[in-house]
Amino acid sequence: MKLQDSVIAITGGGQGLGRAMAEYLAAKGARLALIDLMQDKLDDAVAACQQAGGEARAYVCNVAREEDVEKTFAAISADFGQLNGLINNAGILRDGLMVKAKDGEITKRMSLAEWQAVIDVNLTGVFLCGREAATQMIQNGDQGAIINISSISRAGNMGQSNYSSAKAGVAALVPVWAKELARYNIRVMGIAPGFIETEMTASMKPEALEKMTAGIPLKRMGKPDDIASAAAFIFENDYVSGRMIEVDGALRL
Ligand SMILES: NC(=O)C1=CN([C@@H]2O[C@H](COP(=O)(O)OP(=O)(O)OC[C@H]3O[C@@H](n4cnc5c(N)ncnc54)[C@H](O)[C@@H]3O)[C@@H](O)[C@H]2O)C=CC1
Ligand SMILES: CC(C)c1ccc(C(=O)O)c(O)c1O
Repeated sequence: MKLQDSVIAITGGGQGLGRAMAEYLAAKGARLALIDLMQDKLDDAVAACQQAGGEARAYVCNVAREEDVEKTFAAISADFGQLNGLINNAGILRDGLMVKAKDGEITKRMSLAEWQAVIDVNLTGVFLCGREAATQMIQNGDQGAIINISSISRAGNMGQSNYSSAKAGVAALVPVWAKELARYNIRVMGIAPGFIETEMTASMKPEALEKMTAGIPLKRMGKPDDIASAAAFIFENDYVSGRMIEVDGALRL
């Protein structure tokens, strides 16, 4: 698939990796539909895509709400007249041990609300956006690709019962959807990033960053463009489908 003039929706496109991928793809001529919770973040991201030479529109939508997602993807299809891609990127963290004890006394437990919030956004949100994107693509007769952003945490990371479960779930959806959607000329891939430089990591103490980086075989954190170039490769290579690409500097949890 050529990126030039392709219409690609990105959830969580207002900041971080979502915005970085949007700017990267905009520079290659893609037309972006950016989905996020806050209008102001989206406005900045749209302006950055335009600055990069591409076209972009903003859609305020909570990916965990079925009605929002249905309306948003119908609007994207109507506004652009086509849909060729989706990056399921929106995600949240609510880390904590499932059960923590000191001297035999339980001191903390992951609440059902912490579990459910992450499952709702990181897993149900991916299902809803994938379903609605595929629906629009099939109805329009558009070929394209869906990319689920997972994480190396999908292998099981301490303190991330909720997050690891959701990220394993979105990775499991990749071969399922690849098999189901191949007949419509829609490919499905996943990317599992390792530690990537974002606003969050930029605010970490240098000692903590050094410790984190020391454990990565390539001895550096990933850059947002390392993820964006993997997404561009997936869109442009018409014979990749049903697989995960690990972009983690060889770090395995
Ligand atoms: N930053 C990293 O090192 C890594 C990130 N990832 C994954 O990459 C993705 C992006 O991560 P970052 O850019 O670091 O996160 P971030 O927190 O900087 O950005 C996430 C974006 O998603 C949006 N969002 C959150 N909940 C939403 C909802 N219900 N509906 C619509 N939008 C919503 C937020 O408003 C935000 O703009 C996430 O799925 C994350 O799990 C995976 C591995 C490593
Ligand atoms: C533990 C993994 C690599 C990780 C680290 C940081 C974030 C983040 O800041 O959003 C993640 O989403 C992760 O999956």
